[in-house]
Amino acid sequence: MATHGIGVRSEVGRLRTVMLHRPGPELSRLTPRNNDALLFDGIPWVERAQAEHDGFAGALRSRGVEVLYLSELLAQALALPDARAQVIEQTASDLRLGDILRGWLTEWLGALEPDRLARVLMAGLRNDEVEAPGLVTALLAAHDFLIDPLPNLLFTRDSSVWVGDRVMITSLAMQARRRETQLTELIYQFHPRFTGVERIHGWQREHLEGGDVLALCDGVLAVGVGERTTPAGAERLAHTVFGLGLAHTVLAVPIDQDRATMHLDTICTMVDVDAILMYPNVAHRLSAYPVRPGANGRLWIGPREHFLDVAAAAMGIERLRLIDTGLDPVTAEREQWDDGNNTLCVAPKVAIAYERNEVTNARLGEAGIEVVPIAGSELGSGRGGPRCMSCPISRDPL
Ligand SMILES: NC(=O)NCCC[C@H](N)C(=O)O
Repeated sequence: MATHGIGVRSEVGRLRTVMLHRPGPELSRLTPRNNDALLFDGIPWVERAQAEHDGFAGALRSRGVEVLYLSELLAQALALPDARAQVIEQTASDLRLGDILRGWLTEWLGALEPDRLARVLMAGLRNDEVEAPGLVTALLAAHDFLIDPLPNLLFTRDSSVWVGDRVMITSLAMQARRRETQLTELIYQFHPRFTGVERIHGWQREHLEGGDVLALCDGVLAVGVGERTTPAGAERLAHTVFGLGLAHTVLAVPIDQDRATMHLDTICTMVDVDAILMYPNVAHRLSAYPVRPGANGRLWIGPREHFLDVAAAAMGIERLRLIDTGLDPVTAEREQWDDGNNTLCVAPKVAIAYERNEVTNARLGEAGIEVVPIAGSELGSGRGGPRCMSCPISRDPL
């Protein structure tokens, strides 16, 4: 595909193309024993989660958005021998396997059709699903995984992020998610749709997750620094985007190191060119360090100031309007937990949001934002809303 029109320079420009992942068999791997390690707060009802996700995709399509599915892009990319060889080598390199199992798995995976290979890479592989030789498989329990499942693929936001017309492959902080970027990297590297797109690397060590990166406007990125993105990840981001001329300011935003606020987009999302929806319990204290290119390739780092002020100054607007989500701190806390602040704009003033967050959505309506409600009772058990579940690939410039 020609790369014309591809790329993302804001949170709110009309959304043209987005990558989603319809949850599949990887969700059926969740049990009460592994759900914490796999970063889910419960055991989702898979069919209902799929129906809810279809509702999300339907809402996007009804607004003229092209929906690409990660699983389809992956299977299509895996038709190429080089792509297969790369991902099989990466998957088999897991030190827990040992040489005998590694050799066996390499051959076994190599014989799978692209669709089936994609499915195994996403859903993982249990010891009792194959008859693999060696001491390792003998000692492992029947239900242990030889290849871990990736239930958080649902949250396509985190494993890659577009900055302008380039795509960054991120570096996920949690063990349960690390392998996701092997799959997103493979898609962007091999799928013909992305031929010619420049990939940004350099995240192999410093953690940076897409949910922490907000494009406040063309040239201004905010990056949350907390449970997932490290200070070094934020520094690397700033150096990289300045070096490539993709931004003139990065706002480094310290956030609490909590599960409830794992990413910046769990506490705030843009809903208009000059409006941001924000969890009121943090709104008064959210601050940021403005970072700009400095002399001799160094970074200029300004004083820490209130987020809304420093963001408006960087964006060159008088005021960044705050829409907060309820005066009652308990209601606000409940709805923040259920991803009330995690909205996805399909255009300025038009945001997809979980229907269950009624107070938050009413606030948005009062502020002139059209809310496109979607169901998310099962999807939400992974702790992520419409923004987390989407990776915009193309938005119109503002
Ligand atoms: N951007 C986001 O906030 N993504 C949500 C990720 C949820 C996932 N269960 C995780 O813990 O990483």
